[in-house]
This record gives sequence, structure tokens and C-alpha cells, in this order.
Amino acid sequence: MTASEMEPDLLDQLGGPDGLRRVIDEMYVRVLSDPELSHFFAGVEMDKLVRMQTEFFASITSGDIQYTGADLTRVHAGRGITRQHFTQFVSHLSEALHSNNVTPLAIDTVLGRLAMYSDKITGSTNVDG
Ligand code: HEM
Repeated sequence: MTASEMEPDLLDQLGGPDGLRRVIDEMYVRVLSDPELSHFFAGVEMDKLVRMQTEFFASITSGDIQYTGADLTRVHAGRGITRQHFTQFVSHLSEALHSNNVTPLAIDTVLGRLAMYSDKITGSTNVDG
């Protein structure tokens, strides 16, 4: 028996692929109406971003899905994204999860997994050494 057969995927606790897509859609509605964050997304093809972001979240919450998009360090480098921006972005995710009835425990688990990517996104490891 594999680990994924013993334990339900975290993705299931987010409502499966369709539930996740609703969460990501809502997260970007919140991000794009946040004056501290919206300018980062000017001119970005949002359909593609939502699709790739949904795939990324599926990959960190399910053993069965692989992320096929751009390297996260490369795609965020040079954009001036600070830890404060990261934290604020994640708070919109957290609210989107809450409003889609994801349990507090599942939300904590998702946020814990995301924290591992904060250096890649804020460039802490690739700007000025
Ligand atoms: C939870 C943290 C984050 C994750 C997991 C994440 C992940 C991603 C992914 C998967 C993509 C798509 C890559 C592709 O097209 O192949 C992307 C693109 C992008 N991200 Fe993030 N991101 C995060 C936080 C942020 C933050 C905080 C900002 C800015 C405030 C940001 C700005 C962008 C922009 C502007 C793009 C579009 C790049 C383009 O297509 O030109 N991201 N991100």
C-alpha cells in the first residue's frame, strides 16, 4: 500500500481539483483588489497564471500531480517582491480557503508547505547573494 492510498490527499480536503480552482480564483480576486499587490500583475495573462498556480497547488497537496510550469525562483526574480508582499499574498489565500469551508487544520498544513517556497518567491536566496 502506498502512502497516498493510506492517507487522503490534502487536495481532497480542499475540495479536489474543482474546489482548489475556486480557491485560487477567489485568491486572485482578493490579490487584484489589494493596492499593495495589484500592480505586480499588470499586463500578466491571468488565465494562464491561474491555471499554473492551480497546478502548483495541486502538486504540493497531492501525490499524483506534477507541476509543469516555470521555475518559481526564475519567474519571481527581479520583481521586487518582499517578505511583506509574500505574507500579504498568503493572507489572501488563507481567507479564500476559509471562505470555501476548508478546515483550519488543512489551511495550516497548506500554509506550512508554502512557507518552504518563500525564499524562492521573495528572492532572499538569489538577490545580492
Ligand atoms: C504563495 C506564494 C506564491 C506561489 C506559490 C506562486 C506561484 C506562481 C506560479 C506557479 C506562477 C506561474 C508560473 C508559470 O507561468 O509557469 C507564478 C507567476 C507569477 N507570480 Fe507568483 N507565486 C506566489 C507569490 C507571488 C507573489 C507574492 C507575487 C507578487 C506580489 C507573485 C507574482 C507573480 C507574477 C507577477 C507572476 C506572473 C509572471 C508572468 O507570467 O509574467 N507571486 N507564481
